[in-house]
Amino acid sequence: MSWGYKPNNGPQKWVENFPIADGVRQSPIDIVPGQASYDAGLKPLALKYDPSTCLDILNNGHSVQVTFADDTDSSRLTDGPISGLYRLKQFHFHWGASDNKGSEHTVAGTKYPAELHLVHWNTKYASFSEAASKPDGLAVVGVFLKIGGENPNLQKLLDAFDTIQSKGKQTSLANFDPSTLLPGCLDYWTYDGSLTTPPLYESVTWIVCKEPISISSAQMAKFRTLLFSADGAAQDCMVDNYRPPQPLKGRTVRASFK
Ligand SMILES: C[C@@H](NC(=O)c1ccc(Cl)c(S(N)(=O)=O)c1)c1ccccc1O
Ligand SMILES: [Zn+2]
Repeated sequence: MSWGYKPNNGPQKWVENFPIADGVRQSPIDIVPGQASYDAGLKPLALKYDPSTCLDILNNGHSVQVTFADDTDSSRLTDGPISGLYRLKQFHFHWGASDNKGSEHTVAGTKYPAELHLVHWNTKYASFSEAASKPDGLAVVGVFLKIGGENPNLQKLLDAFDTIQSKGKQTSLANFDPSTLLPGCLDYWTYDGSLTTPPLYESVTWIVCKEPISISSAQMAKFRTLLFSADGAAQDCMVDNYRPPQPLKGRTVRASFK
Protein backbone atom coordinates (compact mmCIF):
# COMPACT_ATOMS: atom_id res chain seq x y z
CA MET A 1 0.00 0.00 0.00
CA SER A 2 1.55 3.30 -0.97
CA TRP A 3 1.22 6.58 0.90
CA GLY A 4 -1.72 8.88 0.40
CA TYR A 5 -4.06 11.14 2.34
CA LYS A 6 -6.61 8.68 3.71
CA PRO A 7 -6.89 7.54 7.37
CA ASN A 8 -5.09 4.27 6.56
CA ASN A 9 -2.18 5.73 4.53
CA GLY A 10 -2.24 9.45 5.32
CA PRO A 11 -0.07 11.99 7.22
CA GLN A 12 -0.55 10.28 10.60
CA LYS A 13 0.85 7.02 9.12
CA TRP A 14 3.75 8.36 7.02
CA VAL A 15 6.23 8.04 9.92
CA GLU A 16 6.01 4.22 9.62
CA ASN A 17 7.83 4.26 6.26
CA PHE A 18 9.40 7.74 6.50
CA PRO A 19 10.69 8.20 10.09
CA ILE A 20 11.89 11.74 9.27
CA ALA A 21 8.20 12.66 9.50
CA ASP A 22 9.00 13.26 13.21
CA GLY A 23 12.16 15.26 12.35
CA VAL A 24 13.32 18.69 13.53
CA ARG A 25 12.52 20.72 10.42
CA GLN A 26 9.26 19.35 9.03
CA SER A 27 6.74 21.22 6.87
CA PRO A 28 4.20 22.70 6.64
CA ILE A 29 3.88 24.92 9.74
CA ASP A 30 1.39 27.39 11.17
CA ILE A 31 2.82 30.84 10.49
CA VAL A 32 2.08 33.26 13.34
CA PRO A 33 2.77 36.75 11.90
CA GLY A 34 3.23 38.33 15.34
CA GLN A 35 5.99 35.82 16.14
CA ALA A 36 7.91 36.18 12.85
CA SER A 37 11.08 38.32 13.01
CA TYR A 38 11.47 41.03 10.42
CA ASP A 39 14.90 40.65 8.76
CA ALA A 40 16.06 43.79 6.91
CA GLY A 41 18.83 41.70 5.34
CA LEU A 42 16.33 39.63 3.35
CA LYS A 43 16.41 40.56 -0.34
CA PRO A 44 13.34 40.81 -2.58
CA LEU A 45 12.58 37.58 -4.47
CA ALA A 46 14.04 37.54 -7.99
CA LEU A 47 11.89 35.14 -10.01
CA LYS A 48 12.42 34.88 -13.75
CA TYR A 49 10.42 32.31 -15.70
CA ASP A 50 10.63 31.47 -19.41
CA PRO A 51 7.24 30.11 -20.64
CA SER A 52 9.01 28.14 -23.38
CA THR A 53 10.44 25.84 -20.66
CA CYS A 54 6.93 24.59 -19.80
CA LEU A 55 6.62 20.92 -20.81
CA ASP A 56 3.48 19.20 -19.56
CA ILE A 57 0.72 18.88 -16.97
CA LEU A 58 0.39 15.60 -15.08
CA ASN A 59 -1.87 13.85 -12.60
CA ASN A 60 0.72 12.07 -10.44
CA GLY A 61 -1.87 10.43 -8.21
CA HIS A 62 -1.20 12.89 -5.39
CA SER A 63 -1.62 16.29 -7.07
CA VAL A 64 -1.72 18.04 -10.44
CA GLN A 65 1.80 19.05 -11.46
CA VAL A 66 3.21 21.22 -14.26
CA THR A 67 6.76 20.24 -15.19
CA PHE A 68 9.49 22.43 -16.70
CA ALA A 69 12.66 21.83 -18.69
CA ASP A 70 15.45 22.39 -16.19
CA ASP A 71 18.49 21.80 -18.42
CA THR A 72 19.23 25.57 -18.52
CA ASP A 73 18.92 28.50 -16.07
CA SER A 74 16.11 30.18 -18.01
CA SER A 75 13.43 29.62 -15.34
CA ARG A 76 14.94 30.38 -11.98
CA LEU A 77 14.85 31.90 -8.50
CA THR A 78 17.65 34.00 -7.05
CA ASP A 79 18.01 36.40 -4.08
CA GLY A 80 15.24 36.35 -1.45
CA PRO A 81 16.59 34.29 1.48
CA ILE A 82 18.74 32.06 -0.71
CA SER A 83 22.26 32.29 -2.09
CA GLY A 84 23.06 30.99 -5.56
CA LEU A 85 20.61 30.11 -8.30
CA TYR A 86 17.75 27.62 -8.09
CA ARG A 87 16.06 26.25 -11.23
CA LEU A 88 12.28 25.76 -11.50
CA LYS A 89 11.47 22.04 -11.78
CA GLN A 90 7.69 21.92 -11.31
CA PHE A 91 4.71 23.49 -9.64
CA HIS A 92 1.69 21.77 -8.11
CA PHE A 93 -1.19 22.42 -5.76
CA HIS A 94 -2.78 21.15 -2.53
CA TRP A 95 -6.50 21.68 -1.88
CA GLY A 96 -9.52 20.68 0.21
CA ALA A 97 -12.88 18.96 -0.24
CA SER A 98 -14.52 22.28 0.68
CA ASP A 99 -13.48 25.94 0.63
CA ASN A 100 -12.70 26.03 4.38
CA LYS A 101 -9.56 23.85 4.15
CA GLY A 102 -6.88 22.77 1.68
CA SER A 103 -3.72 24.80 2.27
CA GLU A 104 -0.70 23.18 3.94
CA HIS A 105 0.71 26.27 5.62
CA THR A 106 -1.78 28.15 7.79
CA VAL A 107 -1.60 31.76 8.97
CA ALA A 108 -2.45 32.15 12.67
CA GLY A 109 -4.56 29.02 12.27
CA THR A 110 -6.34 30.23 9.12
CA LYS A 111 -6.60 27.63 6.37
CA TYR A 112 -6.90 28.71 2.74
CA PRO A 113 -8.82 26.57 0.20
CA ALA A 114 -5.64 25.79 -1.73
CA GLU A 115 -1.89 26.37 -1.91
CA LEU A 116 0.46 26.54 -4.93
CA HIS A 117 4.04 25.28 -4.62
CA LEU A 118 6.72 26.34 -7.10
CA VAL A 119 9.59 23.88 -6.59
CA HIS A 120 13.16 24.98 -7.43
CA TRP A 121 16.49 23.12 -6.99
CA ASN A 122 19.96 24.45 -6.15
CA THR A 123 22.25 24.42 -9.20
CA LYS A 124 25.26 23.74 -6.98
CA TYR A 125 23.97 20.13 -7.37
CA ALA A 126 23.79 18.22 -10.65
CA SER A 127 20.03 17.56 -10.69
CA PHE A 128 16.72 17.89 -8.83
CA SER A 129 17.03 14.32 -7.53
CA GLU A 130 20.52 14.96 -6.13
CA ALA A 131 19.47 18.31 -4.63
CA ALA A 132 16.22 16.96 -3.10
CA SER A 133 18.06 15.28 -0.18
CA LYS A 134 20.51 18.13 0.63
CA PRO A 135 19.85 20.62 3.44
CA ASP A 136 20.11 23.56 0.97
CA GLY A 137 18.87 21.58 -2.01
CA LEU A 138 15.41 23.01 -2.66
CA ALA A 139 13.56 26.33 -2.45
CA VAL A 140 9.78 26.32 -2.69
CA VAL A 141 7.67 29.43 -3.21
CA GLY A 142 4.25 28.92 -1.63
CA VAL A 143 1.26 30.99 -2.72
CA PHE A 144 -2.14 30.83 -0.99
CA LEU A 145 -5.32 30.71 -3.08
CA LYS A 146 -8.33 32.59 -1.69
CA ILE A 147 -11.94 32.36 -2.92
CA GLY A 148 -12.80 35.47 -4.89
CA GLY A 149 -13.13 36.54 -8.49
CA GLU A 150 -12.38 34.16 -11.32
CA ASN A 151 -8.64 33.94 -12.02
CA PRO A 152 -8.10 33.91 -15.80
CA ASN A 153 -4.46 32.86 -15.33
CA LEU A 154 -5.59 29.50 -13.91
CA GLN A 155 -8.03 28.79 -16.73
CA LYS A 156 -5.41 27.31 -19.12
CA LEU A 157 -4.53 24.74 -16.44
CA LEU A 158 -8.16 23.97 -15.57
CA ASP A 159 -8.98 23.42 -19.25
CA ALA A 160 -6.45 20.58 -19.30
CA PHE A 161 -7.99 18.79 -16.29
CA ASP A 162 -10.53 16.85 -18.37
CA THR A 163 -7.70 15.07 -20.19
CA ILE A 164 -5.71 14.25 -17.03
CA GLN A 165 -8.56 13.29 -14.69
CA SER A 166 -7.03 10.04 -13.48
CA LYS A 167 -3.69 9.01 -11.99
CA GLY A 168 -0.84 8.72 -14.49
CA LYS A 169 -2.45 10.86 -17.20
CA GLN A 170 -0.42 13.70 -18.67
CA THR A 171 -0.69 16.07 -21.59
CA SER A 172 1.63 18.64 -23.11
CA LEU A 173 1.33 22.22 -21.94
CA ALA A 174 3.07 24.83 -24.04
CA ASN A 175 4.03 28.35 -23.10
CA PHE A 176 2.53 28.56 -19.65
CA ASP A 177 4.03 31.45 -17.67
CA PRO A 178 4.08 30.62 -13.93
CA SER A 179 4.72 34.27 -13.06
CA THR A 180 1.04 34.90 -13.89
CA LEU A 181 0.27 32.88 -10.73
CA LEU A 182 2.30 35.14 -8.42
CA PRO A 183 0.62 37.81 -6.27
CA GLY A 184 1.30 41.49 -7.01
CA CYS A 185 3.19 41.92 -3.73
CA LEU A 186 6.04 39.46 -3.11
CA ASP A 187 6.40 40.07 0.64
CA TYR A 188 7.19 36.69 2.20
CA TRP A 189 7.86 34.62 5.29
CA THR A 190 10.80 32.20 5.17
CA TYR A 191 11.94 29.25 7.31
CA ASP A 192 13.90 26.01 7.00
CA GLY A 193 11.65 23.02 6.33
CA SER A 194 10.98 19.90 4.35
CA LEU A 195 9.03 18.35 1.52
CA THR A 196 5.40 18.14 2.67
CA THR A 197 5.01 14.80 0.87
CA PRO A 198 7.04 11.64 1.27
CA PRO A 199 10.01 11.24 1.27
CA LEU A 200 9.73 14.37 3.54
CA TYR A 201 13.41 15.26 3.06
CA GLU A 202 14.53 18.21 5.22
CA SER A 203 15.92 20.03 2.22
CA VAL A 204 13.57 22.97 1.61
CA THR A 205 14.03 26.69 2.16
CA TRP A 206 10.37 27.70 2.35
CA ILE A 207 9.32 31.08 0.96
CA VAL A 208 5.61 31.68 1.68
CA CYS A 209 4.02 34.76 0.10
CA LYS A 210 1.92 36.87 2.46
CA GLU A 211 -0.54 37.93 -0.30
CA PRO A 212 -2.87 35.28 -1.75
CA ILE A 213 -4.04 35.04 -5.37
CA SER A 214 -7.73 34.61 -6.16
CA ILE A 215 -9.66 31.60 -7.43
CA SER A 216 -13.42 31.43 -7.93
CA SER A 217 -15.56 28.80 -6.22
CA ALA A 218 -16.37 27.32 -9.65
CA GLN A 219 -12.66 27.09 -10.49
CA MET A 220 -12.02 25.48 -7.09
CA ALA A 221 -14.73 22.90 -7.89
CA LYS A 222 -12.80 22.00 -11.05
CA PHE A 223 -9.78 20.92 -8.95
CA ARG A 224 -12.12 18.54 -7.11
CA THR A 225 -13.01 16.72 -10.36
CA LEU A 226 -9.48 15.26 -10.49
CA LEU A 227 -9.01 11.70 -9.21
CA PHE A 228 -6.43 9.99 -6.99
CA SER A 229 -7.44 6.76 -8.76
CA ALA A 230 -6.24 5.40 -12.11
CA ASP A 231 -8.46 4.67 -15.10
CA GLY A 232 -10.60 1.61 -14.44
CA ALA A 233 -10.26 1.76 -10.65
CA ALA A 234 -13.10 2.92 -8.39
CA GLN A 235 -13.32 6.71 -8.73
CA ASP A 236 -11.62 8.40 -5.76
CA CYS A 237 -11.85 12.23 -5.82
CA MET A 238 -8.55 14.05 -5.44
CA VAL A 239 -9.33 16.28 -2.45
CA ASP A 240 -7.74 16.99 0.95
CA ASN A 241 -4.25 16.26 -0.45
CA TYR A 242 -2.62 18.43 2.23
CA ARG A 243 -0.40 17.65 5.21
CA PRO A 244 -1.41 19.49 8.41
CA PRO A 245 1.01 21.88 10.18
CA GLN A 246 3.96 20.28 11.97
CA PRO A 247 5.79 21.27 15.21
CA LEU A 248 8.06 24.32 14.89
CA LYS A 249 10.70 22.69 17.19
CA GLY A 250 12.42 25.98 17.96
CA ARG A 251 12.70 27.25 14.39
CA THR A 252 12.56 30.97 13.62
CA VAL A 253 10.25 32.30 10.92
CA ARG A 254 11.62 35.45 9.30
CA ALA A 255 9.58 38.11 7.51
CA SER A 256 10.81 40.14 4.53
CA PHE A 257 8.39 42.93 5.50
CA LYS A 258 7.51 45.01 8.58
C1 LIG B 1 3.43 14.26 -4.57
C2 LIG B 1 4.79 14.39 -5.20
N1 LIG B 1 5.54 15.37 -4.47
C3 LIG B 1 6.43 16.12 -5.09
O1 LIG B 1 6.64 15.96 -6.28
C4 LIG B 1 7.15 17.17 -4.33
C5 LIG B 1 8.51 17.33 -4.60
C6 LIG B 1 9.21 18.32 -3.93
C7 LIG B 1 8.53 19.16 -3.01
CL1 LIG B 1 9.45 20.39 -2.23
C8 LIG B 1 7.17 19.01 -2.75
S1 LIG B 1 6.34 20.11 -1.68
N2 LIG B 1 4.84 19.66 -1.48
O2 LIG B 1 7.02 20.11 -0.39
O3 LIG B 1 6.39 21.41 -2.36
C9 LIG B 1 6.47 18.00 -3.42
C10 LIG B 1 5.47 13.06 -5.21
C11 LIG B 1 6.29 12.65 -4.18
C12 LIG B 1 6.87 11.37 -4.23
C13 LIG B 1 6.63 10.53 -5.28
C14 LIG B 1 5.80 10.95 -6.30
C15 LIG B 1 5.23 12.20 -6.26
O4 LIG B 1 4.43 12.62 -7.25
ZN1 LIG C 1 3.48 20.83 -2.34
